Amino acid sequence: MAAPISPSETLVMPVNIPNRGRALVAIRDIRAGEILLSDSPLLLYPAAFSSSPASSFCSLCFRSLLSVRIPCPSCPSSAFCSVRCLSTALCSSHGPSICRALAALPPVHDPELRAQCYFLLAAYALSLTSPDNFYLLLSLDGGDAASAHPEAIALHALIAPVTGFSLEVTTSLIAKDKRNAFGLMEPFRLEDGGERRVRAYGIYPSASFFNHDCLPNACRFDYLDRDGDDNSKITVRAIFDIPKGREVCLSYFPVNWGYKERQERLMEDYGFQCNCDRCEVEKNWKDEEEEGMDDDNDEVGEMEDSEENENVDFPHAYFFVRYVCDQEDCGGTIAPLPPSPKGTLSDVMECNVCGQLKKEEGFGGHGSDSEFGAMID
Ligand SMILES: C[S@@+](CC[C@H](N)C(=O)[O-])C[C@H]1O[C@@H](n2cnc3c(N)ncnc32)[C@H](O)[C@@H]1O
Repeated sequence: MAAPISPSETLVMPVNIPNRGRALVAIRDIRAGEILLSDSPLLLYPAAFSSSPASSFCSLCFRSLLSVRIPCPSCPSSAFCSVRCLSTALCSSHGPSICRALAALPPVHDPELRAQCYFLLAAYALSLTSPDNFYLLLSLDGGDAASAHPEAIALHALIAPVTGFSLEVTTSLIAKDKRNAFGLMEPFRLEDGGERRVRAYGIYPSASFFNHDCLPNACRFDYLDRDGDDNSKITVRAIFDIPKGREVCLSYFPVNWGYKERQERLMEDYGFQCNCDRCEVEKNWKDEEEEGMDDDNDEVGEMEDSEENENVDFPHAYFFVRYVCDQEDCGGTIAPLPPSPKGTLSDVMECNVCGQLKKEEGFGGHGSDSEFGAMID
């Protein structure tokens, strides 16, 4: 019988890997669906889709404001889902100086720039209320942020009168944000054509050590609208069995992106060229083959039918069939629900984008995925 599993255990530990920096590896054999890590944010800030940061979400925990909406007593732009969130916020992320700064923020029309203003204000609030956590934020990977580019200089001019940060600190913070922020998403709605908006961004101190792989062995779930105090926690679960000592990686974007798009994003935003097994195969593909990877997964079907091609041109076909959500326009990754407290594996798969739960025939309890792990490793 499998060992009992405690969901609060952290099943990964940090190590340094040449050319990959800090990474997280499995501290023991991990079963499919196990929670590897549950992490609370160092800070959260709103995605800037409207001019008001908190039009419909709690300004502290980012839960949807439905029946209860408690406005900030001194600024029009923030509201909270409970008295508890309001009082916590007034002593932390929404203290008097932040409240004044939000009210005085000049109109910033570019949504990306506006979100970065919110990030810098959240970082400033952290520096006032929790210097240790601020230093933790500064210790995250930010690449070589030696020279400030025009974007950072413009932001600095806007925010420095409030924060008092030097240009060097502003530049460094922006780089940390770019490389480490997790987008916390609005619920998936098919009527939006599968377009999911980011509601808020969060920096998670432990989860920020996960490196990227284009065929990840774990994926991240967030549940901003769930009840309780820990709705802004993220959890990372194993997609399939992972042997002790193996690096655990997430995909930094939907796994169904094509080779060029992935490489461009990884170079622009994360500063590295990906040489994972999937990229090594796909770099030799012609553009038409790339197009075949689009959402409807036709290519997957064709490749599956061909014994000859299987494991040669498309060794990751199995991943797409088994672990990419088949809901129209979704493209999320699916992982089993966590095992029961007694260690029994779940045969219910959950999508980390649309939230669909699906019973997987024959999924629970088998070990064939570690063979798959060996195939792609
Ligand atoms: C979120 S951080 C991950 C933790 C990071 N390695 C560290 O040392 O803190 C993202 C950064 O890790 C590095 N990284 C992530 N995945 C990588 C990979 N597959 N190969 C090389 N570097 C990677 C890149 O520098 C990237 O900007």
